Amino acid sequence: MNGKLATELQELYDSEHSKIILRDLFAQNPTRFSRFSRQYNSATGPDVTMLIDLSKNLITEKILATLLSLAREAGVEECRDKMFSGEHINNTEDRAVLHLALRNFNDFRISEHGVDEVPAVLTHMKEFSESVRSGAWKGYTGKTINTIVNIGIGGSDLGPVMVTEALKPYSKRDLKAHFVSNIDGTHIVETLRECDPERTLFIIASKTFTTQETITNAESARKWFLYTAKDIKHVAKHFVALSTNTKAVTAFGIDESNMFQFWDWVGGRYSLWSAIGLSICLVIGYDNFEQLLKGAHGMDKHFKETPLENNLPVLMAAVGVWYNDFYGAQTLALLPYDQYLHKFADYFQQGDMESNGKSVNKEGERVKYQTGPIIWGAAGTNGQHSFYQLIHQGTKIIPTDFIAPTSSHNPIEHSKHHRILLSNFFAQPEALAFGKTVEEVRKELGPGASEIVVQSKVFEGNRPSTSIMFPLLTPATLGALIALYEHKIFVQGVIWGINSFDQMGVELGKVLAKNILAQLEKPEDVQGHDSSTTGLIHYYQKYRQE
Ligand SMILES: O=P(O)(O)OC[C@H]1O[C@H](O)[C@H](O)[C@@H](O)[C@@H]1O
Repeated sequence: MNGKLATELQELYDSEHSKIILRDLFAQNPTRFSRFSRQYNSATGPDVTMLIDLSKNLITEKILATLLSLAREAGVEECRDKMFSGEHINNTEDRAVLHLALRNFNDFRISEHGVDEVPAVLTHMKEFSESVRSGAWKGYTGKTINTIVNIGIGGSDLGPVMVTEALKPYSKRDLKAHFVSNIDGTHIVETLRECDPERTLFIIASKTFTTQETITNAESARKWFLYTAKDIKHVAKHFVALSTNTKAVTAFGIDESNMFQFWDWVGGRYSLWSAIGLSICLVIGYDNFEQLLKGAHGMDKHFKETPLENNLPVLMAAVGVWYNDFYGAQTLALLPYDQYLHKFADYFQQGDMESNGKSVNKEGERVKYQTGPIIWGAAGTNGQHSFYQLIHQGTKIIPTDFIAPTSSHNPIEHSKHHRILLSNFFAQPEALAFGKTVEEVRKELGPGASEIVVQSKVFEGNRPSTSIMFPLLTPATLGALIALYEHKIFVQGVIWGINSFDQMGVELGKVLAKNILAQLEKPEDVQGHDSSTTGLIHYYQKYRQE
């Protein structure tokens, strides 16, 4: 973001932005859609196609070309190649970044410890998930498993939650899946109410196996289980672990043969492709899980081999940088018009904000520009009846990504629901881009209309959006879609010169909480805090009931 091209972009913004009016740009250029949209067709693995339309963004040919030059100047191609070759690009933790090795299927050559163990772990996941799904795996009283409970948080929760929701049409409907993440006892208690200890499998998902929430929830689950099962040896039939930490897993009492391994080069927020995906395998079956991996691999190949001008993650990243660093946009809204993707924004809240929420660059200097955006969103059409008002008429610029399948898994009423859903998916970006002028409002309301009402009904328009479409939300398509966003985040991190693969910002609160936990018993123990924190703890101590 330093350098000649950043300055050039700032000059372009200063001189051009008042002239970048989508109404005019579309009127002047009938080929704007074809110029600024791209069709993705997977070059390997299962067929995946996707249309990405960038034409309703506040860009011109010149701006896009300059943004791509900025990406090139920042070293996106070199950094990408370093990532794919296993260089330790996570510089603060001296680690490789190789989630793409989990979905590689012998295409790219990567030498890093553990990479050659990936197929064996996949085989373990396949065999285990098939035996649970088929009923061959029995609980301690000889009954089959009908419920799984994934206990994990952050990356060890959000990916499996999002994907199992997204691929529900492929799920084994008689296997219930729960996900417990919050340390709030309510989460595990309410979940266990729905479980039968004789038929429940607990999956303890934690890369480090030291995360306070996960270990506490896992211990409570084990206690609940043993209350009925009595004998500790029954734990082996009902608890498995997904982790990089063998020692801590065995110390917890889980047999090493019931542990599914992964490696330090898998970042938590990129771990759904690893053993952390076991709950996904159990829910949708191994073959579908493999399709998910292969769909992602197709996007990896596209990202690795396509020139920047047609490289989808790079194009999306470039457009995002334009809003983030020149228009001053603070957020990006992810708006999937597919109920199955209702956790997509939650998932990429971690994916993007934990990756690019940094203010120090890779050299350890404070950056002088904006980095990662705030990610939020909800499944359409629900958002239209709540927060879209602000996107349409508020004072802030909110770039949006609209995502939809052309066909629904549930085409009820001869696809009437889906047609209505899609009519909204088409209409919203159109309304955002082109708005409604004061003349149009006056004409609509007729003579004598109150000027206050007229002004209130004006839509300024010129609000940017990207639209992404694909035929159907299949496992392979979802894999490609997730990988598209992962690589977009990577590219933006490179442009901003930051390390997208550590998460030091989550540590301070954890340390303070540990200190406070030890002081909660007695008021006189509460030491070393500001008056606000002390006051809040004292209030708790006065009114708590245990
Ligand atoms: O998988 P775990 O080691 O339990 O970590 C779970 C999560 O907690 C950490 O605090 C990080 O912020 C996340 O990136 C991580 O996904």
